[in-house]
Amino acid sequence: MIQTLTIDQLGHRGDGVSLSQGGATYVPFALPGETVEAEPVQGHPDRRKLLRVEVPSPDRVAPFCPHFGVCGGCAIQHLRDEPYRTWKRNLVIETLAQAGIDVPVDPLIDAHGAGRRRITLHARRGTHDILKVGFSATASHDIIGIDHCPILDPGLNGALEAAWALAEALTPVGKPLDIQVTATENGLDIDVRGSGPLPPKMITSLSQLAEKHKLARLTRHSELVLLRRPPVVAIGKAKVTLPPGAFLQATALGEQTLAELAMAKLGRAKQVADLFCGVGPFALRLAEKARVFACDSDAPAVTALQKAAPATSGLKPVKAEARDLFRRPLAPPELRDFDAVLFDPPRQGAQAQAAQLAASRVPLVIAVSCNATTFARDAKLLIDGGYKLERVIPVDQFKYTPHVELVAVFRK
Ligand SMILES: C[S@@+](CC[C@H](N)C(=O)[O-])C[C@H]1O[C@@H](n2cnc3c(N)ncnc32)[C@H](O)[C@@H]1O
Repeated sequence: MIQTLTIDQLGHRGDGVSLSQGGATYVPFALPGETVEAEPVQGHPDRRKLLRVEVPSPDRVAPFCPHFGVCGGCAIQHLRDEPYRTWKRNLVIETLAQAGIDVPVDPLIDAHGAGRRRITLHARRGTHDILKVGFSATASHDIIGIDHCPILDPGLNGALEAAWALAEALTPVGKPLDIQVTATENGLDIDVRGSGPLPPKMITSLSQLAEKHKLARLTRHSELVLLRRPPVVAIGKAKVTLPPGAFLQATALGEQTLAELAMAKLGRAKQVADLFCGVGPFALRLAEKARVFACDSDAPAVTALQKAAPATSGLKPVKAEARDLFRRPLAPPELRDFDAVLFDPPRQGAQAQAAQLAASRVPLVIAVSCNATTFARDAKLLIDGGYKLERVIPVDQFKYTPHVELVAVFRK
């Protein structure tokens, strides 16, 4: 049954929310103030599919991507920039308020820059054996085949063509693939996952494709297929050769913005711990001023950092350790000598490490987070341990999505 709904607010995922039915009804791609026609979605009693915007919002703009609305990569291209920025900042404010945390939240910093430099594409053969390579569809596991994505860094030029060619070669094996592509200084670095064991003939075909598409490197489940040139990224003054599938902040400007904010807050700290350090976007910049101890559970990332630091002139010593900080967080005696600690965990947050920090005497803690909910949980641990949360700065590197990063400053 088609319904007419008025939209009251924008939800946490960028969906329009109508409160007119007694509870919340979610209408993706509708905006506050709009009157829309929508129909039920099978299996989702609180969702509706937008059919027609009867009375549009003055804040509605035309999406710039032809795949928008079908491809699940972006949730919100149809809103003017200013209300978009307010909505995104409010995501942080509301999450902190719900957790009972009262703190000044700065204006949102736009860190989209030249665009995404790292993507994971999915590939599968569907009905009638038709191959699709692209991102997952909105709210489903279907794949939306794409040949162009306007939010990518120019360093990813050729990524989609290469992914289609690799998928074309591999999908006769019959399994869905994840194809992670990273832009590096020496070209595209691609890691393919999901293909299972491959016959030697297939490995030869993949090498030929890597040559043809001038990839820097092609790996399969992190195992080398072909290395043409080392996949190197610049981090501050350092050059880091990425391990296959390594974590990297989504945009170059995002990484630089988060690192510069952290550096500015760290001030004159001389001994700094960088926890959840990855390949070292913070450690390698911090080492220009301070002695750094860095930790991450990803051993190849730690090795990459260990190689890059001494090869960079002018850096103070960086000591790095592969360590699981969920199971074995740094305890107060290990934290004793640091003037400051920075932590930048995955989406699950850093609960165990935050509990140990709360019991420590480290005078300055900088948290970088990609998940406001787990950040709020960890922040409460620090606050209950005597830290004052001074400021939260939201950073938007996943533009057009509901994801938001933040940098937070705690002092004891
Ligand atoms: C959001 S990334 C940040 C990495 C790095 N700071 C950066 O900006 O590129 C989170 C990091 O946490 C690491 N990680 C995930 N689980 C971990 C654990 N249990 N212990 C230590 N590190 C972990 C990942 O390997 C990843 O490098």
